[in-house]
Amino acid sequence: MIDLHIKNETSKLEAVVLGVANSPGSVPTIDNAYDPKSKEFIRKGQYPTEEDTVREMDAFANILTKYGVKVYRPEILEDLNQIFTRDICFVIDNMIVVANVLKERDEEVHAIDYVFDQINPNQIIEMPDGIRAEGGDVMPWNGKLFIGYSEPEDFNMYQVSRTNREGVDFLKNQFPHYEVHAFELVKSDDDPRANALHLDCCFQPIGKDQAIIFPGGFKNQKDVEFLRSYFGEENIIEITREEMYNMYSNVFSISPEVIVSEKNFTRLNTELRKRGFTVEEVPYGEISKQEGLLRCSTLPLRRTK
Ligand SMILES: NC(=O)NCCC[C@H](N)C(=O)O
Repeated sequence: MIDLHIKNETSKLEAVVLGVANSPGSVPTIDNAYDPKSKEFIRKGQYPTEEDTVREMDAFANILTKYGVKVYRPEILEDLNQIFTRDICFVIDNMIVVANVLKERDEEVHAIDYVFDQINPNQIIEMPDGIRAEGGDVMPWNGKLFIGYSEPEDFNMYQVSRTNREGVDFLKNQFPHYEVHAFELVKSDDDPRANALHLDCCFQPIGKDQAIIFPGGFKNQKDVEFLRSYFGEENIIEITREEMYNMYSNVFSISPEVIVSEKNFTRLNTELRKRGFTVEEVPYGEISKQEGLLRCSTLPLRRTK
């Protein structure tokens, strides 16, 4: 049986599901793509190939294994993009929530049925119909639960709005001991520089008490002010719009000390090292063209207690 335990984003990682890039099917049409950055690279004729994305995920898997993490991979389903495992489920405490995701992505979860078979059924929560939340929007942080979401005027308008008010309320009810902080995100189906696809595309806690943040990803600046005062100005690495577009906030913590990052994130990697972090660099530039990066590719099951 698999023990589940997630209280935050950074405690030492013990077990994780890492997506797979094999057999993604043909290049999507613009109409079949569901995020603006994929659309941009489809238009340019530069959508990433299976060969390149598999190579990038192998490099990431090698780092996780090097740190002794138990890595599960989804079964490969034919003609399906399965890189971004983060969104299909998420673990809070010792419970795994099966997310209600965008309908274009609802097949992905079946590829980890073999993982569910090793989890106590009492620890599995299914979300009722109409309640929507994707794992990229959900972050437990030592008693606080940060959630990115959209109110109806945006949720009903944008394909990139993936968590609704009902999703926030559902998580509040399921995890009543958490202090929930829900942040409305800025959305665009057409402009990847004006879109925070998930909370982890504009914000992520790192270390023990620090965070990476792109303030422009938050619809309400009072939320940015709350995060600034909660973490403290000196504990925040603020990134630019261009850096958000490159997915700087979507690095991945193996522990409070070790962060996996993209090899071309020069400014961020230098800043992280200056702050004492060990930075493990991987090539992930092709996968970033699908508007997701390292955190998006992982579904952490257990971090140390
Ligand atoms: N947590 C994340 O931000 N996941 C990235 C998902 C990217 C994928 N192209 C999507 O639009 O769902």
